[in-house]
Amino acid sequence: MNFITVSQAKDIVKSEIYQGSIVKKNLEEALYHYTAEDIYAPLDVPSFDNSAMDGYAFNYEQYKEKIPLKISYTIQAGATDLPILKKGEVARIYTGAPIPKGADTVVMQEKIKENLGELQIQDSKIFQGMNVRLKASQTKKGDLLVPKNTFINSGIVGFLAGFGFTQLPVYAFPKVGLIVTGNELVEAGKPLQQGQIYESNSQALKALLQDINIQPHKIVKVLDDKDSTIETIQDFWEEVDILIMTGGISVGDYDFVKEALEISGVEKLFYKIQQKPGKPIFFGKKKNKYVFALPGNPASVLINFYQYVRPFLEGIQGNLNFNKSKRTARLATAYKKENTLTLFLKAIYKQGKVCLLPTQESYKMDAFTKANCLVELHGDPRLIEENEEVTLWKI
Ligand SMILES: Nc1nc2c(c(=O)[nH]1)N[C@H]1C(S)=C(S)[C@@H](COP(=O)(O)OP(=O)(O)OC[C@H]3O[C@@H](n4cnc5c(N)ncnc54)[C@H](O)[C@@H]3O)O[C@H]1N2
Ligand code: MOO
Repeated sequence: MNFITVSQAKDIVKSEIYQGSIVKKNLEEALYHYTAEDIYAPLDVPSFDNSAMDGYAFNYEQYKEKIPLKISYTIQAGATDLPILKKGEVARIYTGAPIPKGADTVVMQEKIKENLGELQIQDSKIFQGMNVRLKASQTKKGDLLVPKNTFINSGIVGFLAGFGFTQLPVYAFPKVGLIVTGNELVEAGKPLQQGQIYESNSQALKALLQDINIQPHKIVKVLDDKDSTIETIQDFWEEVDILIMTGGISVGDYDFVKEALEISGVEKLFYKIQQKPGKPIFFGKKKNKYVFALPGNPASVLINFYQYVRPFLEGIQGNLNFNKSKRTARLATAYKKENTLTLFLKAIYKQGKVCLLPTQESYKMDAFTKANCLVELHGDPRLIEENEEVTLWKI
C-alpha cells in the first residue's frame, strides 16, 4: 500500500500543532480554555486566621488554667475593627469571622453553657487551635496555583476567583469553518426526493466541535462541482484558521475536493491512511492554515474527527497530551480481523472489558447511540482472542 499508517499520520498531525495566540479572558469566559502561563498566588488564602464554626473564641491556655472566661465581644464575618482580648475575655464569633488577638481556639456553640455571661466549655475533645482556619493554610502568597497548559474547569474558576483574579491568560481557540459537499444532500425540514439524503455531517461536526467548545465560524454546503468547490474553499481561506470538509475526497469522477484544494494552493501533508473506516482523508496546509478533508460517510467523519482533528484542535487550544482519551481494556469476545488495515470499531467499555458493537459499516450511524469508545486493532489478519488487551479511545 502506498499510503501511510495511522501512527505516521498521527505523527504528522502532531508535528503541525501550533500554539494558539495568547489572550486575556475574563474569568467566567476562561472556562474550558487552557492556561497560557503559570498562575501564582497574589495573596495568602485564607488571608487571616478565622473561625470554622459559629461559637466562641477563647485562649486555650487560660481555659486549661481554669481562668473564668467572660463573654466580652461579638465578632461577625466581615468585621474589620477587632478587639484585643485581655486575660479571661472571650468573643462570641461566627463562621468566617476573624479570630481576635488573644484567642487561639473556637468552641462550637452547641458545646457550651453560658451562665451570667460566663462561658463553660463542655467539649471533651477540645484542643488548642480547634475550629481555627489559619492564615495561608490553603495557599501561601507566591505559590504556584495552576501550571501553564492546564484545562480550566469550573473548580479552577472557583479556586482562582478566591484570589480575586478577574482575567486569565489563555490560548485562543482557532476559527473553524465547515464545508460539506454532495449533490444528494438535503437540509432537515425539506422533503426528500428519490436519491437524496438528509445532510448530517455538518450537524455531527458542529456537535463534535461544541464538545471542545468551538463554535464553527461558518458552515456551507457545496454541490459536487469543481468550480464552486474551489470558490468556496477560497472564500473560507480568508476567514478561518482551520477548514474541515466532508465528502468528495475519494476517487469517483465527481470527487473534486482534493483537486480543488491543490488548485487553491494547499500543500498535501498526507492523503489516505491504512485504516478502516475513514481511509480517504486529506490533511493539508497553506501558510499557517490547515485543512482536514474527511470522507463523506458519516461514521468515518466521526472516527477521523476523534483520531486526528480533535487532538489537533485541542493541541492548538493548549492541551499537551495528544493521547488524552487513550486507554486499554480486555476484549469481551474474540474478533476475527480480516485485513491488514488498522480498524477503529465502535464499542462499549465497561469495568475493564470492551464489547464490540455489531454494526461497523461507515454508512451506519446506529452504533453511536451506544458506543462510548473506539477500539483500535492493528496488524495482520488474525483471530484476536477473548480477553486480549486492546487499545481503546474514549469518545
Ligand atoms: N472505487 C473506490 N470507491 C470508494 C473508495 C475507494 O477506495 N475506491 N473508498 C470508499 C471509502 S472507504 C469511502 S469512506 C468513501 C469516501 O467517499 P467521499 O469522501 O468521496 O464521499 P462521498 O462519495 O461524497 O460520500 C460518501 C457517502 O457519504 C454520504 N455523505 C456525504 N456527505 C454527507 C453528509 N454531509 N451528510 C450525510 N451523508 C453524507 C454520501 O451520500 C455517500 O453515501 O468512498 C468509498 N468509495
Ligand atoms: O473509509 Mo470508508 O469510511 O471505510 O467507508
